[in-house]
This record gives sequence, structure tokens and C-alpha cells, in this order.
Amino acid sequence: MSPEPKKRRTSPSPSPRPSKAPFPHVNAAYDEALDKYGPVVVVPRHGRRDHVIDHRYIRQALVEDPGSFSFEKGAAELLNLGFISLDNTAYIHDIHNLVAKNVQPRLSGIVEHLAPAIQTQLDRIETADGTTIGGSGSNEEKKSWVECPDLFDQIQLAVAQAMVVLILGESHAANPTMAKHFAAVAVGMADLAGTHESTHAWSRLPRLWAFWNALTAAALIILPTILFGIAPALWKTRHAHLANGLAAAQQKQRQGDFTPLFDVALAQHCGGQSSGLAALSGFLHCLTLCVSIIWASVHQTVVAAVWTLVRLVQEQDEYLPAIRREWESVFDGDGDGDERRLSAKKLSQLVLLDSFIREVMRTRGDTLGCVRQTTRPVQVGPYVIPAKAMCMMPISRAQQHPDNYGTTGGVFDGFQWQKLGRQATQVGPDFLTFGLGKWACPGRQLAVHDIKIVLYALLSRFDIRLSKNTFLIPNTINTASVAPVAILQLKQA
Ligand code: HEM
Repeated sequence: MSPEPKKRRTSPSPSPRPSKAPFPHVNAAYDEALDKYGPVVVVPRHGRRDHVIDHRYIRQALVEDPGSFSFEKGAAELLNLGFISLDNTAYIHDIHNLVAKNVQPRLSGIVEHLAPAIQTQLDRIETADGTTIGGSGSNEEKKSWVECPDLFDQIQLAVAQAMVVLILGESHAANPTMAKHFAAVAVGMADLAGTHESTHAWSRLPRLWAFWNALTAAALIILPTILFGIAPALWKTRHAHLANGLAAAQQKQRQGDFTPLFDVALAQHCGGQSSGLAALSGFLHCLTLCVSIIWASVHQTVVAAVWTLVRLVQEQDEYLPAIRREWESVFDGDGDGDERRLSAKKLSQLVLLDSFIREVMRTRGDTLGCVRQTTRPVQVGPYVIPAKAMCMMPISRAQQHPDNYGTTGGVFDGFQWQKLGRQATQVGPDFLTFGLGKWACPGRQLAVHDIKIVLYALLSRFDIRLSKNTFLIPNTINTASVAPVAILQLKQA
């Protein structure tokens, strides 16, 4: 085939560029390869041959031909479960239905239960000297700048706590170790998916590394946490969960209603039994569904929240005053007298913050995503991709290319989406952070609400600054799974 003409690009990532991270120019390298040899380039990665499909053919792969590009098989292969010969289709459909039918349609009830979990967790922040700032206790409040080395962990715990409420319900959220179990599973699953394949020292032996990485993530983190942490607590309370799920199934559900996802799943998969073999197999099925949802939800939301926080702190002179004014007008002006009571309706009105979140996700530099596996040989442009090939989309290219953004694709403009009326959850071939087509993330509305709650919880109570006003991107290939590293300093606002 004839190579496509080479196009000049503006900078693919937000400033500042990482100073020490490996592969700082990875997106430019993919651009160059796709411009020169596209519309498909084959890249040896993770012991596989990944087929990267140019942005001009993304609609074909994600929207127009889902029969040839399987999400289910791609996800199983990504998690190193491809060796299982079982058809994963039904299982993945169960996960999709559980989230798609019970999260977005019940968002207002969910946010009402979930927001206090995040706020409470972030009310008091642990600092480098072991003390806390925030909370109501005046003698431990800090009025001077203090370093907070593990704000990522504290945000992770807050989001994990929110997901405990969503998936298991408030009774389990009262046990603080459950959020830690959720966070551990989320990190383990991210490791299992090969997040560190480009930055681990010995990943140059990709097949051996993939095997060892999968073994250690599964055997040392995921399985023990599920078997000894999450499963026993759920087994003990299964009768109450099933009764709640069955009761909810019999009522006509309204927007404000909230039933934990585990309860809904038990009602669907246990055939009304809470003991016996059918109940046990239904219970195990629901447990694995919950683990998959933990994987899909916690880690990516935390990473996106940290990205947005770091960028907003870095650009605070330009953007934060307007965002704070928007908080005041939405939360104080609603007449309910309690600006800390967040609702889905109020969060949806935060259009400037929404725009900022979208712009951070558009420009943070995600290299590849939207994994699919071909089910048969497929023609893409002049090439034929063989059956069973792993396919990925070049996210950053699609989200910044002149074809989609003219000359301004590499320029960060935090409030442009508010002016254009495009929400952070609105997907398209030019914005793929949440995927596209039939399998676009069914939890994205909740994810964006979670991020808004985290930012409000932190920036309405604390002044935050970045040491040297800079941060490092430790993994330039996996910016959606690895958060930027920053030294954050806080003081009570
Ligand atoms: C910022 C946070 C999040 C990001 C960036 C994100 C991104 C994505 C992406 C890229 C996909 C694959 C789409 C595709 O390949 O076309 C996906 C799928 C999925 N996401 Fe999210 N997600 C986030 C949060 C969440 C949350 C909070 C939930 C659950 C409440 C969730 C549930 C799912 C599920 C179940 C799938 C599987 C696909 C399906 O069932 O249709 N995600 N997500």
C-alpha cells in the first residue's frame, strides 16, 4: 500500500513535559508510525502483537462493525484470561447490564448515598509529619503549608469507600477495612492488565514478565483479598442482601431509589435461594461480577481525579476562581442552606468544572485504549487484520489530531467545552477517554460526579499548591492508569 502523507503535530501532552519519565515521546512515535505506515501498525507489546488502528478508522472498529471487533474477547485477553476457553460473552454482558441498568438510571439516589462517604474520608487529611489538617478539631488544624505525600492514597480510599457504598451498601462501608480491600483489588487488577509493562525494569522479557506479573498480582493481591477479605463478609450477610435485592426487584424503581449492586445481582442470579448449591454458585457469580466492577471503576476514577486535581492546582490562578464562584452559586444559591449536601442535580450544574475535567482527560496523553479482538479477518483500509488479533485505538492521536481539532489540538483550554456545550461524558471518535459505541463506559456519569465531589471536598476546604508548580508523568504510555506524581502542599482555607 502507499504510505499516507506525514502530518506535523503540535505537542501531544499538557505542559510541563515529564523530565525523567521513560518514553516521553511515545505518542509522537505512534503518530509517526501511523502517518508513515498506517492505517494499521503492528507493535510487539506484552508478549503479543498489538494492532494499532488509525483514528480515521476508529468508527469502523468501535461503532460500525462490533461483530468483527469483540470487546469481550479483547477484555479477557487484556486481563490475561484469554487462555480460558470459556465464552466470556455472557459474563461481560452481565457486568454491562448490572451497571448500565442500575447506575445511570439511579444516579440521584446513588450520589446522595455516595457523596458523604467521599466527603467524610477527605475531611481530614494526613500530612507528612503524621498530623492531620481539616475536620472539626481546632487544635490539630494547620494554618501553614504542610506537605501531604500520600494524597493519592487518601483519594483512593475515598473513591473506594464510595464504591463500597455503591456495590455492597452502607452497612459494609461502616467497616473501614472494606474500602482498603476494594483499593487493593483495584490496584491488583490494574497490575494484572499490564499497567507497568513499559516501566518495570525487567519487562524486556515480555512473555516471562507477563506470566510472572499475572501470577503475582493474582496470587499475592487479588485472590487473598477476595477470599479472606471481601467474600466472608458478604457470605455472612447474604440473606439480608438477597432479601433487599428481591424487595427492590418487586418495586417499581424511581430515580431517587438506591439498591446496592450486589443485592440487585443476587436477586437476579440466585433464583430466590439463599442456601444450597444454586445459591452458592449464584453467590460466587455475583462476587466475581462485583470484583469486575471494582476493577472497572475504582482505579480509573482515582487516577482521573488526581490528574484533574494536579492540573487544576497547577493552573489555579487562571481557572480556580471561576470554578469556586460556580460552586458558590450552585451550592449556596439553591436555598437548601447546606452547601455540603451534594446532589446529582447540583453536580450536573458545575459546567465549568465539567469542562475542565474533559480537557484534562483529552490532553493528558493516553496512548492506547479501547481494546478489541478481531473475530475474523477484517479489512481496514488497504490492510487485512487477521482473526484473533488484539486491536487498540491511538487515544491521544484521536483527541488532538488536526483532522479533529484543527491547529489547537495540543493547546490546553480548560473552559472550551462549557462554551461548546459538550459534557465530559459525551463520547465521540474525537474523545475516547470513556470509549465509544456499544461498550462505551456505562459508569462514566458516576465517574465524573465522583471526580467533582473529590475536587469540591478538597479545594473548598484547603488551599493546595504544587511544589515548584510541577509534576512528573511516571508512565507516559499508561496515563489513564498511572497518576502523575506530585508533591502537594496543603493548608486550611
Ligand atoms: C474516570 C473513570 C473511568 C474511566 C476513564 C473509564 C473508562 C472506561 C473505558 C475506556 C471503557 C471501555 C470502553 C470501550 O472500550 O469502548 C470502560 C468500560 C467500562 N466501565 Fe468505565 N471508566 C471509568 C469509571 C467507571 C465507573 C465508575 C464504573 C462503574 C460504576 C465503570 C464501569 C465500566 C464497565 C462495567 C465497563 C465495561 C463495558 C461495559 O460494560 O459496557 N467505569 N470504562
